[in-house]
Parts: sequence; C-alpha cells; structure tokens
Amino acid sequence: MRLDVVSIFPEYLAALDVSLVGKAAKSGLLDVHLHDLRDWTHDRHRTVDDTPYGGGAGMVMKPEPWGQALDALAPADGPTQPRLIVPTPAGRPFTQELAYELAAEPWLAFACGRYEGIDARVASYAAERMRVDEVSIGDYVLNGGEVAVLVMVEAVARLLPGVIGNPESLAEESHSGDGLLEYPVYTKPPAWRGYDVPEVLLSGNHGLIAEWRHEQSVRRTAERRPDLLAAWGDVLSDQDGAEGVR
Ligand SMILES: CN1CCN(Cc2ccc(Cn3ccc4ccc(-c5n[nH]c(N)c5C#N)cc43)cc2)CC1
Repeated sequence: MRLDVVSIFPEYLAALDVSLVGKAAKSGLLDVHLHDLRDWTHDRHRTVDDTPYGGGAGMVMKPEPWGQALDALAPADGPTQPRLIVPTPAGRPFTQELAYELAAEPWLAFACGRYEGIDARVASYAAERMRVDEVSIGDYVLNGGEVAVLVMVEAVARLLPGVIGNPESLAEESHSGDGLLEYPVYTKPPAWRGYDVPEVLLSGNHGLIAEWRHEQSVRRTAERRPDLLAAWGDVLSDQDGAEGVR
C-alpha cells in the first residue's frame, strides 16, 4: 500500500517511521511519502491560508497549494488515483469497519488541514477524479488533521497482512468481530500487590475460560458502551425471546 500525506507540519508525521508502521514501511508493506504543502506555494512567505469569505474567526487554507499538491501527487492523466482521506471535525466517523475498507485500498492520500479547515472547493476538485472521504476520528476538536492521520494510518496498517505478528488477535479486539469490548487480559505473576489473576484463567479449562471471557466482554460493554450492547441485545432478543442480554 502506498500512503501519501500532505501537511504544513510533515515532521509531525515522523512517528510513522516508528514501531509497527515503521516496520511495515521498512519491510515494503507500506510505501510512505510525506509532503510539505508549502512546497506548492510560490510567494516569499509561502502562504497557505487566508481570511474566510463570509467573515468569521480564524483563517482558511487556500485552495491553490492543495490543488497543485494533488496534481503533483496524482496527475489527472495518471494510470490510477488514490483514495483521498480528509480529516475534519465535520467528517463521517472513522470506525474499525472503515479501517478494514481502507486497508483494502492500494493507494491512500491524506490531506492534513490546519487553521479552520481547507477551502471546501479542494474536496470537490479532487472528487472529479478520486474517491474523497471527509472523516472524523471523534467528537472532540483538534488543531489539525495530523493526529487524526496518525490514528487512521495505525488502525489501517495493523490490518495489512504480515504487519502484526498474530493476526488471530485481530478477531478478538474491541470493535471487530462480535461487536463487544474485549475482555481483561492478565500475565505473570499470578499474584501481584494483593491482586490475583482470576482462578478460571489458571484452570486450563478452555471452555470455562471462553465462557468467562465472553461474560467479561458483555459486562464491560454494558458498563462502558451500552450503545454497542443495544445492538447485541437486539440480536439476543431475536434469538432467545425477551431474555435480552444473558
Ligand atoms: C467557523 N467554524 C470554523 C470551523 N470550526 C470547527 C473547527 C474546524 C477545524 C479545526 C482545526 N482543524 C483544522 C483541520 C482539521 C482536521 C481535523 C480536525 C479534527 N478535530 N477533531 C477531530 N475528530 C478531527 C478529525 N479528524 C481539526 C482540524 C478546529 C475547529 C467551527 C467554527
């Protein structure tokens, strides 16, 4: 998978050279290209922003540098086009489902906005020749898109075959597979500062362990994400009458 990231702070994305994503890049599973948007400015001050039409606080990112950056990265007459991801507070939610979808793409490009956002015409221009997704990583406000790109790239890269050591663990994670939060995990020592590992996990009885883990997942989901459990409750009530969640 090729990844292009355009930002006025490309150094912010240096974290992509570290850990799992860094290994994926070094092993050739990811081909990461970072770009400084200011390389596509032509004035002495390398200007990328201007005041918003219609008034309002803050500044808006000018369309010209973005248009030239997109044309340089993915020429209109090129053989293929990337899928363009634009982080924004006004975007569709970034979910595990979308992460899986993006992991199947051969080429992703990320446009990291700053200030109050990118001139809306840039997404329209890009959509003339590539798929554009305006995406939000959560209901809180950041100062720019770089953090969101780090989140999304990590979530996507770990789904690529060969990137994580144990692909089986992907099936048991929160937000994938059964839609429940994952169960608590433990390792040695069996007793630590007055806290013991639950006996069942030391029993070697895999049936009981699986049952305990499922119960823990349901309990955690009910406590922390009842919204997820509502979907599960619907499934259970359909299958088991009005019993709801066991
Ligand atoms: C007049 N209007 C003008 C807009 N503001 C709203 C607003 C717009 C942008 C910014 C800063 N910013 C710039 C680019 C950019 C990309 C992503 C994100 C982002 N934040 N939170 C997420 N989950 C994000 C993601 N993913 C923030 C970004 C701050 C506040 C309201 C008043």
